[in-house]
Amino acid sequence: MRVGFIGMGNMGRLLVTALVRAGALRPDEVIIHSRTAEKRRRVAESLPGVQQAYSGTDLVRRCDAVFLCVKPGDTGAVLAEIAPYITRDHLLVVINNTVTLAMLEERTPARVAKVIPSVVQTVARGASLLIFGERCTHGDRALLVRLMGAISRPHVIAEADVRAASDLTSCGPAFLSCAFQALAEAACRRAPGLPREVAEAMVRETARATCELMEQTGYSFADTMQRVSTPGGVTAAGLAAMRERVGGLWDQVLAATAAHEAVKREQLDL
Ligand SMILES: NC(=O)C1=CN([C@@H]2O[C@H](COP(=O)(O)OP(=O)(O)OC[C@H]3O[C@@H](n4cnc5c(N)ncnc54)[C@H](OP(=O)(O)O)[C@@H]3O)[C@@H](O)[C@H]2O)C=CC1
Ligand SMILES: O=C(O)[C@@H]1CCC=N1
Repeated sequence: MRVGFIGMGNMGRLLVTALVRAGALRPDEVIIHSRTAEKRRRVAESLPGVQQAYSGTDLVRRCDAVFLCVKPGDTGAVLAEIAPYITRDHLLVVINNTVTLAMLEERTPARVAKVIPSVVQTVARGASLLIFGERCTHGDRALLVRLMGAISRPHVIAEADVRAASDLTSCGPAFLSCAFQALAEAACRRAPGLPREVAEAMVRETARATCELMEQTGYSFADTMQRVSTPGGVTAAGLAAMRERVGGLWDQVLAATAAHEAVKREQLDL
């Protein structure tokens, strides 16, 4: 089995590094290509045994499975290069939601799938999303579940649900960081003696411990809010202020990502 990765930017580099470090792929099973030679060279040097391909077509000819780790807008150019060399013996994996499985199935005879990773897989944690096209075999499904299972908790979902689910898992680290940062900043405005980095560390520690508490006890979000809210206490007052805004806020955030994705999909040169 040879697995190729085209695009050694943030996500391509992260996936290759995490999969090899987790032992999910042996270095000699991995072939990488990126537009800028220096980038693929740097990744290959950091992972001895990983091979470089000197073009997309070189990679496709040498691989059984190919991950397209380029931005949606670059997918057209990559496909224009590699599509003539893709056969039904290839598993083609896209890692964004803008490019649909139907687009790939129309343009290639490959078995196609979608894997939505997350930056938290840098530390081999967090959720990933898996979506399988109809041509995928049991072997393809098992392969992707095994690979992503080594560095994340994979969730197999329907393509129609990916945008919203990926707001939770792949945009999620950014959205949560934005909310956490705002919480720490609000505390610093009220407590001038509290250094910003201390406030941010307090939020991080509390977030990590809250998740661990829920994992270990089985508490839901509602249970956790109830446990913290002493009747007549301050948490309930704070939650009442939050509830006025927070539901609508997240609806707006998810509407914004969906609208942006729809525009980008229209603009795809595929
Ligand atoms: N960032 C995140 O947290 C997540 C990102 N994704 C998805 O991952 C994908 C990649 O994102 P990200 O890694 O952040 O983007 P980057 O811009 O960091 O990386 C994209 C890479 O694609 C390479 N590339 C572009 N065109 C070609 C080509 N024709 N041939 C070979 N390589 C090419 C570029 O190569 P070079 O630099 O060598 O010129 C670049 O390094 C996107 O589709 C994104 O939606 C999915 C989940 C989470
Ligand atoms: O911001 C983006 O478009 C990518 C996809 C999900 C996370 N990062």
